[in-house]
Amino acid sequence: MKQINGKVTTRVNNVAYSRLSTNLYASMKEGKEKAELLGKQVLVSSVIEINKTDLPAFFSYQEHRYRGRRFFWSEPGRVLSFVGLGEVFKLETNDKHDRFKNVDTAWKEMANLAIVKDKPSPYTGPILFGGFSFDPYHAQTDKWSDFAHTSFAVPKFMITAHEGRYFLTSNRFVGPDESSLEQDDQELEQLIHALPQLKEMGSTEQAHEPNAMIREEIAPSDWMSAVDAAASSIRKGELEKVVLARSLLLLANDGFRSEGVLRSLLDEQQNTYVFAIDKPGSCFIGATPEQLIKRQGQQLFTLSLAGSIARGQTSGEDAELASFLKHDIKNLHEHRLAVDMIKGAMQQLCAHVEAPDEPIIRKLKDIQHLATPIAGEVKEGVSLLQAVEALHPTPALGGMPRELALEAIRRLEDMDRGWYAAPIGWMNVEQEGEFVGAIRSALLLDKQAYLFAGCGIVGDSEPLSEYKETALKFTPMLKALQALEMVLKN
Ligand SMILES: C=C(O[C@@H]1C=C(C(=O)O)C=C[C@H]1O)C(=O)O
Repeated sequence: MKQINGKVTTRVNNVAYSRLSTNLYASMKEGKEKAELLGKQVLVSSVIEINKTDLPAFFSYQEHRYRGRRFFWSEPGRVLSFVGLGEVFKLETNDKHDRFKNVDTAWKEMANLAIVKDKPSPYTGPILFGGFSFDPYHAQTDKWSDFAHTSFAVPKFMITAHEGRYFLTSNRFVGPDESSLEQDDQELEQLIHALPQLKEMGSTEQAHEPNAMIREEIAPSDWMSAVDAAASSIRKGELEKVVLARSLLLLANDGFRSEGVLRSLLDEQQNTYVFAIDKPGSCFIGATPEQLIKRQGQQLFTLSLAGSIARGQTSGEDAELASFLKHDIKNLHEHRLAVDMIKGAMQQLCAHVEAPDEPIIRKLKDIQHLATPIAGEVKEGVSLLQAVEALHPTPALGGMPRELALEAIRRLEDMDRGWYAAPIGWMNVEQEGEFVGAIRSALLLDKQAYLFAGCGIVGDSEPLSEYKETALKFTPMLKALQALEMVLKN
């Protein structure tokens, strides 16, 4: 019986491989003609539907081969997920000027020429995935050296999981002088045959072997002094709000394993975007609730998130905390600053903007926030990356006014945020896509993990309670890295 099943699976895989490679070959032939005509490279792509597969295990598939060229993305509720392996195209620069516009122009040009066969959904075919650093004017430190200020890529292979269906996209670049168009692709064939076995390979993956040490990057008293300085400058009227962050360094005996961390975040942090951006020597990973902007058709969606409190131990206590948050003047003020700025930016980008008058409560596993969803119909000619540029950083992650807050962060924070709190996301050839602010995140460098957390400072912020709030915001990543117990013991 087992053998018959094996044969059936092999036959199904052979059929899948042959359909995908035939389509890819046809796209490549068409791409070569187009490339010859235009004198430039053309992106070609082919897609098939596949059986359900294990996404974190796919992320780890042939790690030695794809390490440093992988991404993972999963929306809240897990309705849409992407996992990409390899790179057929890369956009990477430390150029500070027009960084959003340059990516926008390059991707539009590439997407317009792309040839995609049998595209069953807008979430398949070539997808550009990546992001920007938080502040390109901040000097880069060693730990972030893998992450350029702008870095995007189109993967060679990508699985899309959307509403319970799974698709495999295979992308290639074809130039005018492409000499041989190989129809046989061993890498693709191997991958298709490996898909059904992926679950067993990955399911025992742990985040890392327990036993780790923790170190605060900035002494608590220094961080609290910075909060104090920020609050007093706000009271003097120099600015309205600034988000100050700090970082924790975890040192483990064995290397941190991104697949295990992803599994844990996917299980535990339902209401968040789970992401991983893998580079040769490091992996930036997290579970963020912070939607920056989504474009679907002509609609733009964003969520203003600012104002935080813990979850309760019981449902009664949880509701009491939520009710406190909804009426707390300091938190409402922090939230209002973010909503006003985001609404203003959305009104520039959209024809009609809708937002409720009162915030709702967004409950996450370990924390709850004040949240205001804002949506609008995008004006003709406005792109997703123009919206990212207009919004980043919002007062929820930077402050208000923006430039003064950025200066205060550079002066007071004493760390390199790198890609923490920065815009990361994806775009398809239809120019739809989504960007989030990469908070609740960690940078994994083999046996080291740098975790980041920040909070909005206003005039009446108290340093100790802000310190505790950042501690709460470290919780999801500490759990995923199996280090929470250790921190609590400290
Ligand atoms: C900056 C962070 O979170 C942001 C700050 C919040 C606040 O100050 O209340 C709430 C949600 C996020 O917008 C973080 O988690 O690192």
